[in-house]
Amino acid sequence: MGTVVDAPAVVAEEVTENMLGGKKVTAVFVLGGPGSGKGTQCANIVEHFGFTHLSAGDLLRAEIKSGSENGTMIENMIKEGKIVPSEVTIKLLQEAMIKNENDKFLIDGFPRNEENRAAFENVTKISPAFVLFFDCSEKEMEKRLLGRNQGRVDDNIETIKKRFKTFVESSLPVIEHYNSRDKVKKIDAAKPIPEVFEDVKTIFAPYAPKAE
Ligand SMILES: Nc1ncnc2c1ncn2[C@@H]1O[C@H](COP(=O)(O)OP(=O)(O)OP(=O)(O)O)[C@@H](O)[C@H]1O
Ligand SMILES: Nc1ccn([C@@H]2O[C@H](COP(=O)(O)O)[C@@H](O)[C@H]2O)c(=O)n1
Ligand SMILES: [Mg+2]
Repeated sequence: MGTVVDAPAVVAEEVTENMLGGKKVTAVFVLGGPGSGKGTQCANIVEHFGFTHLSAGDLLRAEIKSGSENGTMIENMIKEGKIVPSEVTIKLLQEAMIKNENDKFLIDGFPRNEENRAAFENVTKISPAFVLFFDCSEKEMEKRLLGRNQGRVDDNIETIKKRFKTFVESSLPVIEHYNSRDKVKKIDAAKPIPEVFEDVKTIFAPYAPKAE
């Protein structure tokens, strides 16, 4: 009985065509703790594999700067290491994907919790090709964040501790969700940047631009 009920949902997930604004898109979710190196490696992937990088955190910070009515709420959430309501972040991601001519996207720092994950799937009907997970110890991530020097309001020890807690409590379960569906490709992100990228390159080899 359970099998009969469950089967259609599984089939639907497998055959999903990721259509958005009239184009078929490939989306890779890039996840990992704060300071694990998501943004750094996304920049390398963009250069070598022609993806467009959409960082949910960057989009939220741009929204604050734009003077949006949600700006104060977003800034407060970021300072507290909390996750902004999905409707806000999904709207920003969806607009960015539609506006961009590319059809291959790295979605960095999203989905950050179960609400993000379920709402994105419901609204966009997009499921990720895979989830790239940068695995790194808190000790190493803390060192990196305190040395980042980009003037971020959340790169202070008090907020960093809160971000780690949010990651463990809310984001790791999302990675578990995809892991149980064999969608997670885990990378040892504690290694030096070029070595991490060697591992990333192996994963992205199927997406290498064709030689002319
Ligand atoms: N493998 C690495 N080894 C040492 N330092 C690194 C490594 N990867 C990134 N860094 C440095 O660590 C800092 C954080 O990296 P990055 O901004 O890419 O992390 P992130 O995962 O995007 O963090 P956040 O979630 O806070 O946006 C940067 O200063 C970056 O130069
Ligand atoms: N899906 C998301 C992503 C991010 N946030 C908020 O932005 C902060 C910074 O994100 P980074 O990926 O740049 O580290 C994060 O701590 C959250 O406060 C979010 O709410 N939802
Ligand atoms: Mg980042």
